[in-house]
Amino acid sequence: MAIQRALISVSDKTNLVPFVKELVSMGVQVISTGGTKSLLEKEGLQVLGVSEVTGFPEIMDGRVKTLHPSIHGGLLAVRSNTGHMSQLAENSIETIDLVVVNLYPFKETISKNSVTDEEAIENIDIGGPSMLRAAAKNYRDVTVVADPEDYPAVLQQIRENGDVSEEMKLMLSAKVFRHTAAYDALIAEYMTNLAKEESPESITVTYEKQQSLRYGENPHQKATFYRTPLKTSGSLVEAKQLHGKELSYNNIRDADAAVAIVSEFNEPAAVAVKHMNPCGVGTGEDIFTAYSLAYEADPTSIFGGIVALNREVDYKTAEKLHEIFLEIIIAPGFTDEAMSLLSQKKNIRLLSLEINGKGSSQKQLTSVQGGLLIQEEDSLTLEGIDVMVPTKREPSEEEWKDLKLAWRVVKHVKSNAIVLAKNEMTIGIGAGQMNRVGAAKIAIEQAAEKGQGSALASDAFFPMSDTVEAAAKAGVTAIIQPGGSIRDDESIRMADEYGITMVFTGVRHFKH
Ligand SMILES: NC(=O)c1ncn([C@@H]2O[C@H](COP(=O)(O)O)[C@@H](O)[C@H]2O)c1NC=O
Repeated sequence: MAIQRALISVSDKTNLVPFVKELVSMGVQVISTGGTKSLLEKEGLQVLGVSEVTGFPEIMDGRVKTLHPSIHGGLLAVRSNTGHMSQLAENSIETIDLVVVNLYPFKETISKNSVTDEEAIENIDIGGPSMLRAAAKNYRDVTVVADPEDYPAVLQQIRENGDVSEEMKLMLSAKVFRHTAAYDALIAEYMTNLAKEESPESITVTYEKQQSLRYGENPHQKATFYRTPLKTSGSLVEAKQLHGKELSYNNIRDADAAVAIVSEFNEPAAVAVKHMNPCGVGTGEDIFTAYSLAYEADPTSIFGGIVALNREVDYKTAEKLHEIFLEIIIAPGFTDEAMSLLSQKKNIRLLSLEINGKGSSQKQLTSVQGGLLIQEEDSLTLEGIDVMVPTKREPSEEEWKDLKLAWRVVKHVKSNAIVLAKNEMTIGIGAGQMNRVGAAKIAIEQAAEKGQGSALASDAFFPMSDTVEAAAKAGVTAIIQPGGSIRDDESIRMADEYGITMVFTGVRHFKH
């Protein structure tokens, strides 16, 4: 059946006027709410006010305008149902064939810095979603458009056939239910936070498509990248790609890990990541020094890695980065000279991202088979905790520097994790081992003779004194670990025996 009557009520008026002009030129009668009607009339279009259809004024600052049987009857009547149609006739209700509605800007409103709860609540659209849902439920008879991007395709079909195909109506209906669900998910989250409920009986999360991916972790796995609808400054999703091929699934995860680690540092820092673990971290007075140390930390593993830096990349640093094959470089910026040098390589991806040094405070979602685990991010830093030194010897100033670097890094290494650091760089990283002393042995072996006088960080306590002993034999002089094992005494005694200083943080940084 041809489209004869359209109800148009939109907050986002992008591209609306030419769309409605063409509808009217094709003989479609337009019904509109206050603001939409004014705009269309200003453009010389003839529009019927919703109040004229309902016989009821728009009241309470627009809280009630389209919530009326004359509207919802016209949307929900099944045209092939004679009962429905005679009830419409009995109540002098006319059918509505096309609904063009977009909603009060709730997301945009809560994204503003100074938003009040009253303002947010006033931007919860009630009438709009009701119309969208009614039309989407009755999609066989009603075309529903919530996204201005769909105006051209809808117009084309009406132009060609007077109506929209059932296939497209179904597609638009599904899109509307996704849209209203996403809209409600944001509102639910906002109200849940307002009510300070930490573990509600159900949750609905919403994400927006960032990009299609060629494949997932492996080429036979399909994958897509979605982002949170709200801005999350300093997060990988905010990065701008300046050069190179599209990011892959593994690139995104590795780059995310690199950004998280480099965000731990306020001083110039560079981080190289392989398979979500850091392989080299360096800090220094300038970004060239920091990167040189991150490189030197493990010149073998960095090859094909992802490097994140927290300062603009200058030409000198770019020259060094350019010497080896890297998948991605992420930095707050690149000088023009650095950019033209690095972009000579076709395959390297260059990303700019303001690293804000604060880390993320988002909830962390991890899927398990048949479920979802939600936790806060591990945003605890050394500045936020009280440490104690149970050994006879206190760390020297130099040792403190190395301990802090090792501790900042170990938090981001897959458990069981051990990190050795010395002179502003990591010198050994043992990741993802099934026993702690095994992780220590890997880190120690990597450090080799550089281990003399180094600091060791452990993501969790030592169940036995064997790690302290292995560290002592490798030349480690300072250790930082959570403490809390029933055998802490043995580790402390072992440390004292070797003249090692040990710091207890009382905080565990498991990363499974
Ligand atoms: N209350 C209602 O009956 C109602 N009907 C439509 N709206 C919304 O009002 C907006 C358009 O208003 P206007 O045409 O006055 O600019 C649209 O975003 C639409 O979703 C309503 N507003 C909110 O609930």
